[in-house]
Amino acid sequence: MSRVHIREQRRMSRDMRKMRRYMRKSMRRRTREGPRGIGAAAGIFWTYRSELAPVYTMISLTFSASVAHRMWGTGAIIVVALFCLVGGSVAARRYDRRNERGYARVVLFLACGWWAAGAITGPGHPPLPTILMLGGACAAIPWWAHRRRRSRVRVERTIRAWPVLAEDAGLAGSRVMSAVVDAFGYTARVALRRGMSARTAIGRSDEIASMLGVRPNSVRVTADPDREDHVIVRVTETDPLARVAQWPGHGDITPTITEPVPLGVAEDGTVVAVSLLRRHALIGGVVGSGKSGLVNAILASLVPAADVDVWGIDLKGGMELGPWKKALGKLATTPEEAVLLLADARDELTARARELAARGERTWHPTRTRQALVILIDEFAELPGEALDIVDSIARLGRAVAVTLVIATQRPTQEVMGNGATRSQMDVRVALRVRERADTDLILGAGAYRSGWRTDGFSLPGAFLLLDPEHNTPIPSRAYLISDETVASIAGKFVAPIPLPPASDKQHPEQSEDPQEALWAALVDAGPDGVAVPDLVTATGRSRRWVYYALHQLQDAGRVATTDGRWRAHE
Ligand SMILES: Nc1ncnc2c1ncn2[C@@H]1O[C@H](COP(=O)(O)OP(=O)(O)OP(=O)(O)O)[C@@H](O)[C@H]1O
Repeated sequence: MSRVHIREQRRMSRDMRKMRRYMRKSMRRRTREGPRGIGAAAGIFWTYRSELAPVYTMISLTFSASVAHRMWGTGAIIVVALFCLVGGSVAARRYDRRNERGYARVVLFLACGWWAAGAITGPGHPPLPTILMLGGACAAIPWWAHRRRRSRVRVERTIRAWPVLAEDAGLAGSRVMSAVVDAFGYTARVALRRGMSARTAIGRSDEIASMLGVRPNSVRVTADPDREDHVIVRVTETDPLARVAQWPGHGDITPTITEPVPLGVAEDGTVVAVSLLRRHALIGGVVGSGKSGLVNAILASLVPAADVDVWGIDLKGGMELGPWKKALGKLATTPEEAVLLLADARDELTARARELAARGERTWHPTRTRQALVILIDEFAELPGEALDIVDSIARLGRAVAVTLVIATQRPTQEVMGNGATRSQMDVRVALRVRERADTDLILGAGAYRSGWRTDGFSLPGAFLLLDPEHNTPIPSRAYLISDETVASIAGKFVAPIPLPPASDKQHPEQSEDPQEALWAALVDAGPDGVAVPDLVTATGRSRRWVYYALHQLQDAGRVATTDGRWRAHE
């Protein structure tokens, strides 16, 4: 939890304590001799203290200036005013937003100035009363209009009314323990009546939304991992996911499979990222829910990573993965090609397992020369039966050798997933919009819907819930949207390297179409003097970037060396 949240939570808890104390006192006062009218008026002044704060400030300034005018000399007044100015200005640092800090400091400066003038000349001395009224009104407008303040006040009142309202939602006896307000809504920890289970409260989220008078589907209730009689209630007042999350690009980060892949933005504004190294992923959602968009977000991060080779199966005839073709190690667009690709993946897996055994190692650690392999399968349901057995064995054995499956499908039923253990091997689950409640359980696992993992209410494409070892609470998020131009630009920039020629191959083919072979031949022909990159560009017919990429691959494999900008093949 951020420092801002902690501070906000402390402030809310403090206000709630004060409110309870005040209510107890006022109850006691009412039951004793105190006149009812005064108690009621005090209650109103307390309830609307936030809205009336500018008025209270003006009254306190006038009163304290009048007392100081009678009791203190000019020197003491100026010292006190300066002291308040400096102290208040330091205290204003606690506001995390620049405009809030600025507002607090301007108001403080004006208030201290007015107070010092009022204390020296007397607060009733013209034109001080007029200045106070006009200045107070101007300073009050931003205060009254401030969205975060209004939202905090609304939450406080909701919390105060909770014990009464909760009865209508079938949660009688529950109370709010703490609440945190953020830019999009608030999160409250609610203690349930003894004997009531978290599951009962989770099932009442629609009733709570009705009780609070908020939008449908804007209340999410989840279990508190520490206590069965507590739940976390999240109320989203403005939907942060309504805006399309544009893909932010790679920034300064060098993509690698060893780091989590950013998928999109969560409702609290944080980036949602998922680790795909040694983990298989299942993405599910109805037609148009944004499965392919999510696959694009994954590809945009994996394709530029030097330590991973990405293969794709797109049984929509290449409609979705076609634009990535150049950047993919292999792409299958028909059921027959898919079976061949999966068979190659299984051979690769077996070869890696043998290599690990020969080295006496248990885990494949991806590098530029020993890459991880990620196989993306869009429209998994279209795979032919013979492919399912191979998928099953890759799902079971792929982790240790860094061969990962990312599967996208509409409904991952047992029939679609085959009779093997493929679904149970999926460590990362991403649920997009589903039509029926039971489909959430199909994607995320049995019991997910009853535990608050609900995506049947999602209406926007790309909205998802992520369940993996690092994400165990249902936080609605929206996938990054990647434009076709961005896909084309990434795929064009990070062309998949052509497999290296075997180590023994030193023959210069007479007429080679293969640029990798032409590169190797040019390096071998150059002998010990080596060859410059422009000559290699001519020999291969490829770009300078491609030549450098291929040369660095060969260098990593110990097959070439460079001196003074000239490259030569090792004997
Ligand atoms: N993250 C997103 N943000 C905004 N719009 C999106 C997002 N993802 C997808 N969309 C939009 O939703 C539409 C459908 O998306 P997409 O093709 O990814 O869905 P799908 O689940 O793969 O559908 P199908 O099952 O037909 O393949 C697209 O036109 C796209 O513009």
